[in-house]
Amino acid sequence: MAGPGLWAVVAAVLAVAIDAIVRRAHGWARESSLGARRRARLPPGDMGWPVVGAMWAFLWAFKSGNPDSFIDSFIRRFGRTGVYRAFMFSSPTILVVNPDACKRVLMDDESIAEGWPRAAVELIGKKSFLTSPREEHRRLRKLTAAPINGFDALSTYLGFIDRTVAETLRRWSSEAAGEIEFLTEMRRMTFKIIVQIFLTAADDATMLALERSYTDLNYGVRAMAINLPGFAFHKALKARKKLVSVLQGVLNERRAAGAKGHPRSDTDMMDRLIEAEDEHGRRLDDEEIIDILIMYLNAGHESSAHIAMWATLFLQENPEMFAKAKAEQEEIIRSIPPTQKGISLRDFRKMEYLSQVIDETLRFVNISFVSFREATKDVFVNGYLIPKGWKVQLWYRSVHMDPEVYPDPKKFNPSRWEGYSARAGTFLPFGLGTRLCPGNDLAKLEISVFLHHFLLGYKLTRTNPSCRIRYLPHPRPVDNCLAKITKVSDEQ
Ligand code: HEM
Repeated sequence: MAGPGLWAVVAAVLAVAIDAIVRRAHGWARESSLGARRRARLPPGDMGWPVVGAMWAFLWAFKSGNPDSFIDSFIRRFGRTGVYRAFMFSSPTILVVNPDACKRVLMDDESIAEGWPRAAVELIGKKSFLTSPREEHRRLRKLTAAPINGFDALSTYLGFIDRTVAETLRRWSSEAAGEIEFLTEMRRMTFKIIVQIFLTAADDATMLALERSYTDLNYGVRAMAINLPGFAFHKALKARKKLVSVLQGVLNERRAAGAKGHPRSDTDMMDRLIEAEDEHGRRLDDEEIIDILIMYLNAGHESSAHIAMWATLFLQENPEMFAKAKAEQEEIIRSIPPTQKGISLRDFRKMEYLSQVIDETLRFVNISFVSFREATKDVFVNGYLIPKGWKVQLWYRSVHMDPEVYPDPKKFNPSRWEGYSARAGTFLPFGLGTRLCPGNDLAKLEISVFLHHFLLGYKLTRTNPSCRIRYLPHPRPVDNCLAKITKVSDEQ
């Protein structure tokens, strides 16, 4: 009679055999239509099991606190080819993980279009930039990016950002505030700024309701599109409904005021979108305007808040960096002529070390760790085929954590940016090409203004300094950085 040991061996062999058969069958089902010649040119990798593909490995890596282990496992198994194939978010997908390959894909608008997963498209909106055709994207981008970027636009917003930051820090450090969730509060602050730019003033209750809905929305954006109670996507769809209804209310008021001939004195982004006409005189409908606003209000506060929080933490945890950054701020304050009122955009451009701290935070934290595209034609990258119709994921995180690009990548080291200008494709916190983040300068300005005030007058004491980090949807301490903000000196 066979003992339990033998049965265990038989079961293990069977499991391995079944696993191999299922993987092969799934690979065949997904790839056979390419034909033998094209299949032979695919990058290394496999389709894994049906339905889940590489999703379990991806989620496991991110949820177990070692996000880099996901792409590392491809490099270990298949070598440093820079591109791999996998099955993710229900689609055959090419993972692009090194600088040259990322640059090649990001600059090729002829063969590569955007290709966000279904969850993101449904939540951010089918009429936002996420799916708009190339020409429409170019037109709407031009219309919406100009008013938030460039010297003149940023100068207009600087005063409001500066006042908001100064007032917020005073409030956080008051006796009454006590301990705060630093990240949650930071999100509220960056949200207030982006709402001001896009919708002018909204009352506090509207703002709070909108911001809360965004938190739920974001959990769904990078999740699987499973619309069942208990799943992130289900909750996120409800949040989107709320956002649509609030924005529709504001839009109705604007249209009604316009119809009565009451033009508004301050033009904001909503007014601009209402007025916009294409070359055939066509205007945007409500759905388009709302989807564009949902996208901008989301993109415009979430990442900036996380980066501002992490930069503050890194500075606070590294006293020598803090001292160096503070000395630079004091020097700049001393150099401001007495006739100048407040700090100017030119002063921010002089903050070299602070800029290095922010760049290193962007590299190290990888708030947008991956971006999504789709091949519209067969295209070759690093000598491998990306077949037409396949999804493409650009792994910005892997580029920033590549030891061949950034020596000792897991060390937070702002000085690595001193006198260094990154080769194209090696620094992608804001992406590259036609989809480059249109809010990059605004984000850096907001973060700089915050750090400027913080360095000059405050300190942060965390309640749980070694709190665990959660990496999805964005890296953050699980306690949302519970902390006390204390005023240590009057700003100069
Ligand atoms: C630290 C802050 C920020 C980071 C790290 C960041 C990162 C990014 C990245 C990586 C992309 C490109 C995604 C791709 O490759 O497809 C992007 C796109 C975008 N970002 Fe940002 N962003 C930040 C702040 C902002 C702000 C403040 C705004 C708005 C004012 C904004 C609005 C957008 C929009 C609308 C897009 C889509 C652009 C398009 O598809 O044409 N972002 N962002």
